[in-house]
Amino acid sequence: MARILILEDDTTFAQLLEGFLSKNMHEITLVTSVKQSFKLIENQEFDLLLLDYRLPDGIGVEVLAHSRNLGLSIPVIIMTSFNDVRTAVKSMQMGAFDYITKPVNPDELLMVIKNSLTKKESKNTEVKETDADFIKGKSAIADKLYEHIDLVAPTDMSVIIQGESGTGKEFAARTLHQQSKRAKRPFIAIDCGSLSKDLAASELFGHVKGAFTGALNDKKGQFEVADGGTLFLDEVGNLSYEVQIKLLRALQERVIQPLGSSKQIPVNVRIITATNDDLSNSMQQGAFREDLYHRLNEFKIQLPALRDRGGDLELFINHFIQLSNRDLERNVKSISSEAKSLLLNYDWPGNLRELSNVIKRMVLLTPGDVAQVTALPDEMMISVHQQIAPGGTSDLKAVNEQNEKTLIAETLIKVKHNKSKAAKMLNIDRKTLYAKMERYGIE
Ligand SMILES: Nc1ncnc2c1ncn2[C@@H]1O[C@H](COP(=O)(O)OP(=O)(O)OP(=O)(O)O)[C@@H](O)[C@H]1O
Repeated sequence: MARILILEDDTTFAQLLEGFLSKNMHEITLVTSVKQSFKLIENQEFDLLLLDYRLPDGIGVEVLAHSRNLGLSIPVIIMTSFNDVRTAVKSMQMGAFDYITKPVNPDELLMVIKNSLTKKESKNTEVKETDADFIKGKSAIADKLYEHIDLVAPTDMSVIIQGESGTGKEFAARTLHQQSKRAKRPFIAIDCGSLSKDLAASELFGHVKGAFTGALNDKKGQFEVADGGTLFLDEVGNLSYEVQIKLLRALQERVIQPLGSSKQIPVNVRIITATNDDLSNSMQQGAFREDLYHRLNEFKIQLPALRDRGGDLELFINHFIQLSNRDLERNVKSISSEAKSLLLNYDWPGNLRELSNVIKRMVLLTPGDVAQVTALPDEMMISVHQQIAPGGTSDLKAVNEQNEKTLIAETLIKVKHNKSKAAKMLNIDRKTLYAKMERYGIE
């Protein structure tokens, strides 16, 4: 059982969620505004925040940011319409655990909740390396990537891994560790995006009892825990200036000093960092220290976006189908050509993470052995058609049909699939709407 705060302004949907999750033994608190959520997380304890993305008085991500400022590391799941996926992807950079697209599929929701609660338990502890869930890809760009990884892994150089959200930066960091001389020592991953300023220093360097309000016991810092091994700092650009100074000192002098202590503890740690944005820009703007940047950037690895990986996309699709079949006890053997074309033409702003989520959902919604396009989010189709349409063809009829299809699909989403409302908005009668939906294969 988990204590879950749900922030959702659509009260009917919120009550549905509440009923469903209560039945699954969770304790639910419902709120409809960002302001109310602020108050609640300041005064009550929750195990999970389930936040709608768009709200009348703000966006769910503000609650995520507020929880981090309060020093809380509760997992956060953002609920979003597919049109907002790009923005939801950004919320992952701010420390959201995951996002789920509406309309929410109940089994998918339970799966994401379960994952986020178990991840919380194992957060920042030594990660068990399991290779079976990962593949490398066979494109030229993947070959180059692994050539670089193989080259730098055995050295003790500090590495910056740069890449869009969800491109597999943590996996790359773990591979570097596994191929290094430190492989038998700990690999510790720290998500700097989810740590407040105060927490970050104590998490990295530890503290002694009484060092600050709330420091009830001595706590070992992760530098000490990772001694002899590798420390992976994800979203390193989020560290405050003061913590950056402490980090630089730890790297230069190879000693750390827990908060509130005068003791110097020697440490031997290899640092791998990851960032979504170009740290050299943050450096030029003064948000990231130049000396630290150069100390961290002894070698840079650029992770390619999924859309740039050519034939790897298909390999990853098949790989994630196999994993989802195993995890969800399904038996999907192939995908219809329409579904495949959609998967191959979409631009995947959330990269491997988004692909893995979309495939998991597709497999979940496929009881038989062939996955159909109906198991993919409607909005993915809209997004692909919007990409392809401009300037793609000079066939006026095809363009008109495409526009009509997109408009119908978008309107249906807007009115939550209420056909009467959609027909009214489109200024056609219901019968015509049904006929067009059938013609265009819109569910
Ligand atoms: N080579 C791979 N093979 C299979 N799955 C992968 C691979 N690399 C990453 N993934 C999957 O993609 C998802 C995102 O990976 P990861 O967390 O490493 O990305 P990231 O770039 O660190 O993300 P973020 O920028 O949000 O921190 C995870 O679910 C991971 O399991």
